[in-house]
Amino acid sequence: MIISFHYNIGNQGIFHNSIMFVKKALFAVPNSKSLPIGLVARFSSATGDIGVTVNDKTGVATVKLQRAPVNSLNTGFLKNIESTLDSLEKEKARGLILTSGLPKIFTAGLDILELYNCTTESLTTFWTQLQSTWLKLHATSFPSVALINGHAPGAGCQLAMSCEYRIMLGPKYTIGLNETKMGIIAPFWFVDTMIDTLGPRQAELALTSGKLFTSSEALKVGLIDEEVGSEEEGVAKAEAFLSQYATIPGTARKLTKLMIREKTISNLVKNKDKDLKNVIDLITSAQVQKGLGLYLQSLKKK
Ligand SMILES: CCCCC/C=C\C/C=C\CC/C=C/CC(=O)SCCNC(=O)CCNC(=O)[C@H](O)C(C)(C)COP(=O)(O)OP(=O)(O)OC[C@H]1O[C@@H](n2cnc3c(N)ncnc32)[C@H](O)[C@@H]1OP(=O)(O)O
Repeated sequence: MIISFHYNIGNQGIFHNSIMFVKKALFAVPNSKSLPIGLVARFSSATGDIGVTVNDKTGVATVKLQRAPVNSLNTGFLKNIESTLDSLEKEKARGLILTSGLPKIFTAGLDILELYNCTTESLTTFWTQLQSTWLKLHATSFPSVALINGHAPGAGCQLAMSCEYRIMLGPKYTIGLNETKMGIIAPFWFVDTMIDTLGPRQAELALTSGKLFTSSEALKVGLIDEEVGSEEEGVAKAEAFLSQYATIPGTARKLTKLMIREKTISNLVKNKDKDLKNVIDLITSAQVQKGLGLYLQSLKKK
């Protein structure tokens, strides 16, 4: 039995409400004992750009990014992702599957419209939100899987690398930090995350060339953990990965994860202002603005 309804993700507890709703629904249905175990409740954000499905049996939340046309990350969308993560923490989710509800695109990375023709003020708001959302995702208490069911350039790759396990749908899509191709530089915490994922040698090769890897190339260098042929297979693999944690004490798991990620996390926490200054200096320069304008035009001309 699947129960679907819309709900505003905000400060209210989505799990509590889902479970209350599911319980009410159960009691409303005659012969409820014969219902299959593992009810599923669905929610979407107020703006509809994020869909959340919670499996009531496993406690695993599937978060679908669905900001058409390409899931580009602007301030509002990043804020909604952060609120969703906050709700999942509050309600003690047992796992996260981060994926896309759009065809062909996991996320197109940062919304270039937030960088092009921006003011120092708007860029500050945007970048501060990006830092904050990333820190939440990188340090979740619950285990996380990115189910990369479409292209994942730039910050799309960064979001995926921050999950603990990456499963990518092959063979058509690409993933990578492509900043140098656009004439810009990946921020140090993107670089740190890529080094953590690939090791320094492969990270240097990937970052300097702005390489976008196919799924099979990504598998070879360790940018993804598994390549699948269908979304169904991806979901099954993601659930299997998360299910191994059902018997591992949560605090031990979380502290171990944080110990391993601590250096990268604290590098950003300690240097947030410096990072912001770097971004403002680079992005507002006339040369980079010109490059971003041409890049946007090339995307629109296609
Ligand atoms: C000295 C020390 C210095 C230290 C340096 C410090 C700081 C560095 C500062 C800043 C770092 C900035 C980091 C950026 C990371 C990023 O994420 S940059 C973005 C990377 N993403 C991309 O390059 C993706 C570009 N898009 C595509 O390749 C394709 O669109 C796609 C995703 C593969 C999808 O292709 P498809 O054919 O399906 O769709 P379209 O191309 O037709 O696109 C549809 C529509 O969407 C628009 N669009 C696409 N991507 C973006 C985007 N990222 N932002 C905004 N808009 C986007 C596209 O223009 C189309 O628009 P329409 O024509 O108006 O419909």
